[in-house]
Amino acid sequence: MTIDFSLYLVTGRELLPPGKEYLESLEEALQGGVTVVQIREKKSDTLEFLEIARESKILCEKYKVPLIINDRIDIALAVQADGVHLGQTDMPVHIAKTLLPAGTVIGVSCNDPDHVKKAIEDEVDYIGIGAVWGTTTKKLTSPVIGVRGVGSLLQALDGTKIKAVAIGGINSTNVLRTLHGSVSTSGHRLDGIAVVSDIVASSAPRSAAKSLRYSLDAWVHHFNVQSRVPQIYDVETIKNGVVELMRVIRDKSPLIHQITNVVVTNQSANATLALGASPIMATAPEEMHDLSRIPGSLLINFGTITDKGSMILAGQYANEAQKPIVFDPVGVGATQFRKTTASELLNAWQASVIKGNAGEMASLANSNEVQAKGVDSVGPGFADSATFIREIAKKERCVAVMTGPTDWVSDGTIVVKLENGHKILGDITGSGCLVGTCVATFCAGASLLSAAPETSPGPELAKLVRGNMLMGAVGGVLALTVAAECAAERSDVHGSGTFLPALIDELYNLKPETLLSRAKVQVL
Ligand SMILES: Cc1ncc(COP(=O)(O)OP(=O)(O)O)c(N)n1
Ligand SMILES: Cc1nc(C(=O)O)sc1CCOP(=O)(O)O
Ligand SMILES: [Mg+2]
Repeated sequence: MTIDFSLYLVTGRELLPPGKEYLESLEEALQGGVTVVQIREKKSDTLEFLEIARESKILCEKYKVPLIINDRIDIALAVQADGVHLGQTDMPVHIAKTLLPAGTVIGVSCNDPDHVKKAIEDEVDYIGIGAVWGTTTKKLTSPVIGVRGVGSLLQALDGTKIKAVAIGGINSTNVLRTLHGSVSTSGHRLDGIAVVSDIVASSAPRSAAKSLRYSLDAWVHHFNVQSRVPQIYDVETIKNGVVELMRVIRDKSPLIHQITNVVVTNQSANATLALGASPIMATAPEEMHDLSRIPGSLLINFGTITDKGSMILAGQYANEAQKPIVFDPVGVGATQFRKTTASELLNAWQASVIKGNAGEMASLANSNEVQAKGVDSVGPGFADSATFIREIAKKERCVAVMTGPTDWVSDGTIVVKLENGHKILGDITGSGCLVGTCVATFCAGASLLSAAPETSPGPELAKLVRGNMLMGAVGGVLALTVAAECAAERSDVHGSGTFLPALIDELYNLKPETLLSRAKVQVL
């Protein structure tokens, strides 16, 4: 039996709103586009469960939707259900198979790689991966795995025909994040989402189902469209693209919303102004939505994590508004709290660019090759930085920037190696944070170029740079590091105290010809 797992309803009579009959709600959900129904009765006696299953089967047959029974093999046999769903503490699959007719669909719950490995050995038909988000519908016995955790479990299914649905706290506000964020490095995607309360607890289950259906259909289309024509990058094109971004930034002065740390707020705002953009360092949750609707970009720098709620909100609104998000997980390797917070943020929204030093990026990738000490990276760095930066970009499904004596940028396919800068950058506080600010500014330029009139020199260049976060990241790194070289060479710079104002000056006075002549760029 070929099943469409895309919108998998799991019932829960205890959640029905007052006055909503079970069968009425189920039929509305089926009319709204539910494609699989699982009867989950955790508190019913056998006879009641049997009656519910029988009545549900009649409805599901009317809408030609398969019926799955949760936990209970006997009930499934009694109503000739299409399948059963078994958890890690339910009847083992190999025993269930001896009791069920051949061809019965069998699904199992998975929330760690060993579960998936066993499901493959047992040759199940699908797995339910959860819980992705927090939920009160079921008492969880394992930590929430988050959307990025789903992707790593999906990867284990590569090469099998086993389908996968995500479950746990999925609703219309996070369904797109769930679908987009749950893709594995290898590109393995979910086959659907399983939902209880977003539909069952609704007084309008048909529209609740339709809303989820709409997002699912939009998502499938997104994946089915012809993937972007592979970009051809050469050094001159990259440099000219960065110059084009410098023009757009000064022309459009995008709003760069920066939730950043108290140490660098002032210098980050001044660097933004120096580039020609408009900074706002707002942190109140009440203003996150309004700010997300103003063209520009968002920088989340969690050097001092005091506004986590605003960081989550701002990122979710920026995703909705399709605005670039640059994430700077400052000192992410320093404490478990920072690692957990970074994971929470990246589960909540999709970053466009993640930027960090080698120690921070190693921590995000759970690599021990490079150690972090506080906010600094210690040791010689990665033996193969190009491969590392490409892989973390693929894993996080965004552009990755790794700063250091050499700066590395990748979109998961190409790698750009940048060798500008000056060691005095290490003598001022927040030079890495300034890179994040410049990257966010150039990413805003790239996003605005898509709205800019076709005045750009060479439509081919505009087509490459338009909405291109790799170009934004390279531009931001180059602007800061080339300006740093110019500042360090000035006769009025005698140490870190005179270097910082000179750096802002050089950003302010950065000319295309300076960047074109100085930029040391390699495309790998
Ligand atoms: C699609 C889907 N995924 C997971 C579950 C959870 O099943 P289980 O772990 O057996 O827990 P209970 O649902 O029995 O409480 C599911 N039911 N459906
Ligand atoms: C039934 C179930 N199984 C889960 C798992 O993680 O295996 S979470 C869950 C409840 C999902 O309900 P809601 O959509 O209301 O959050
Ligand atoms: Mg169970």
